[in-house]
Amino acid sequence: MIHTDMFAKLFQLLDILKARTGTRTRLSVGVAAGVAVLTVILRLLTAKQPKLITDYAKVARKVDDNGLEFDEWDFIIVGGGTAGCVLASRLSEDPNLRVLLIEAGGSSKDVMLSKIPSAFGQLFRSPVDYHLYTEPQLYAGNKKKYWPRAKLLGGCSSMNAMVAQYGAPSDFDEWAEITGDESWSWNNFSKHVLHSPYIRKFEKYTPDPRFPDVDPLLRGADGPIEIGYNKHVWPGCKAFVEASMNLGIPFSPDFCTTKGTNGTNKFYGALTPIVNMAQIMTYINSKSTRVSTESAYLTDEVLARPNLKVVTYARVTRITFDTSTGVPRATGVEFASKSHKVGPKFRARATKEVIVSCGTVHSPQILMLSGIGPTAQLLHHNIHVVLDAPNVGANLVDHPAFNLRFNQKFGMSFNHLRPHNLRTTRLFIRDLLRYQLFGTGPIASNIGESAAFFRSDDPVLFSPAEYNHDIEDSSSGPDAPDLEILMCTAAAHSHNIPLGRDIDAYQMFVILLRPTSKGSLLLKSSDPWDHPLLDPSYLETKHDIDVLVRGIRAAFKIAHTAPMTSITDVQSTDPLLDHHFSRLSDAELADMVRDRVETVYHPIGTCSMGPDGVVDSDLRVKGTQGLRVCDASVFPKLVSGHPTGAVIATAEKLADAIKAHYCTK
Ligand SMILES: Cc1cc2nc3c(=O)[nH]c(=O)nc-3n(C[C@H](O)[C@H](O)[C@H](O)COP(=O)(O)OP(=O)(O)OC[C@H]3O[C@@H](n4cnc5c(N)ncnc54)[C@H](O)[C@@H]3O)c2cc1C
Repeated sequence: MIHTDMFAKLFQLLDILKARTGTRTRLSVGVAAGVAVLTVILRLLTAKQPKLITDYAKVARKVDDNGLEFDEWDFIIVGGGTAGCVLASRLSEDPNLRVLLIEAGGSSKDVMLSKIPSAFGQLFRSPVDYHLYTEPQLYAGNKKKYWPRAKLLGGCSSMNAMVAQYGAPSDFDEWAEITGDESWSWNNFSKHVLHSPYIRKFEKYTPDPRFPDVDPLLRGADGPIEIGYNKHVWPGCKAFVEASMNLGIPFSPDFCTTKGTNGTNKFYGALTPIVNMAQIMTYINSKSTRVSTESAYLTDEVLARPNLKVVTYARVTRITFDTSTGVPRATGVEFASKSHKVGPKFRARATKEVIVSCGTVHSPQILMLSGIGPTAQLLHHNIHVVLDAPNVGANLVDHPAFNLRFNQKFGMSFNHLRPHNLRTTRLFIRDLLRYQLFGTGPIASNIGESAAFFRSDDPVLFSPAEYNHDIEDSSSGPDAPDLEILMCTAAAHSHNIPLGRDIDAYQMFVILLRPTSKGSLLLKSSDPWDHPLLDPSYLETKHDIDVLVRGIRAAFKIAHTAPMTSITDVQSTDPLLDHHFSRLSDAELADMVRDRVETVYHPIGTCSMGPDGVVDSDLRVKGTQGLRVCDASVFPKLVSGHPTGAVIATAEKLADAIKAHYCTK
């Protein structure tokens, strides 16, 4: 066995070599490549294993250990995903609260592809993905749609596209109206540090000289989640922002302030001529690696707390209840190793609360498996009914998206990140080196580098003379968008499936931010290892088709407006691409949308807050005691943007409320 000192020395040597590579430009590519590969291998070999528990007997008792004994915790958090890691970290700040976090997957810190911004698509259909499919979508070509969901600490924050934009202020005002609880309004939930700082509380924004128009005072500075700009800028993304502005979409220096989200971002060429940037903010650190809620909130220091235990590779199979008083009270959970479907089960007791944070897909599943759900459905699966909760699994809403693909002129897309010949392999190695040594280059990109948010009734984009039929306004307010176009550095058939080796294309994701179609989630069986049945009912309403068609028209215009005209190969007739879309009627485009619509990965709502919802505005499961849900499933409505920020802020808010309630210090 090699001594760890030896590793340390090798690292020192590599660092010296790396420093030299930085100054001596003629260092041979072969040596540098070797250094990079060796660094990666050694980092993996010597990565400190965090203090995660897989010997479950250390925190719980076997269910069949004859007795009624349990290991006791104040709080058991089920699901160490985006919200779960925040809760575990914040609650265990109080040394008097004993916290157990149980996660079905392992640490994302061991998964190299999770850390690299451009590599998130490589995690799709991998062992760290639940690999879900929807039911056939009746209004979308009757196709099953693939839904990636991460089985990792940090959950989907360890696998997502890292876009740090949180939705429009009026989205949260709408939550406050639905719940009748002003604490969810933008001013109270998200605003400036001096007020109620749940969004600003988690942020650590370091001002970036490339983006002088971002006001750091409007962003959080001391939170655990680093946000900032990727070091790479693809010229097409810069051109996209300029073209959007030329079309009349106003420039916005920062999508995440009280001023709202409408506009296009981030480009300083027109405003500050010295700097040319075209990027959105992401969850990224100074080393160009992903910031997940695991990396930010479950640091070694946090994991060393004696009052926090984190169990991995363990799937919670049900919540246990005491029903003796008439109101079911959550008493703990049962869980099993992910690979031991028929193996031993363990049981842990929660003296204060069980908090379910398994995400939009698995939180309602766990509630139903535990007897909390629509009675008829539970009885159908022979599950003992603890509480009739008809809305568990209802209100499943997702952002549908259409990827519009164009050939680009200069062979400068990210196609080479999937090397398939000598040329692309050479480029790939070059970029691997740039990333490994300097944190720059295409590998440091999150692929969706710039964006435009706008409304489908914007008269500048859609002149009333040309677009003369009204579409229902589903936005959360007059200043909120219902469409987003995310400009991507490479095109795909769908998700991570490439279009074709020799196609050098880019794509614009046209995202319907405020769908009116609503679906549901049902249990497939009483087996916790079975995936539930997912039906987001994509495109059920005419509204959703109409808005997406308008979005496609806008994207097409951007692609054909200067300076995008210097990037888009307008002559292309490749049948795999969409250059012919201008010749299609609205009805033909609608057929295209039905055929090709996909998720942009933002399902919410299956345990929603609100009068008709599953949880109250304190996230307590109605009709129970000691049981809450905290994750994207509690959103009563979709934010008109990207949900991770709202999930993290929701967990921050709940942690504060719980600590105040049980105040033990
Ligand atoms: C590919 C992709 C790209 C995305 N891109 C963006 C983006 O760029 N920006 C953005 O803001 N949002 C993005 N999102 C959405 C965002 O990441 C999610 O909305 C958010 O992370 C959801 O957080 P959550 O806490 O609700 O659930 P999750 O983060 O999914 O956490 C749920 C956790 O529960 C665990 N779990 C489930 N069942 C059990 C069980 N029975 N026992 C124990 N543990 C269990 C899971 O393993 C998981 O770790 C993206 C999502 C995906 C998948």
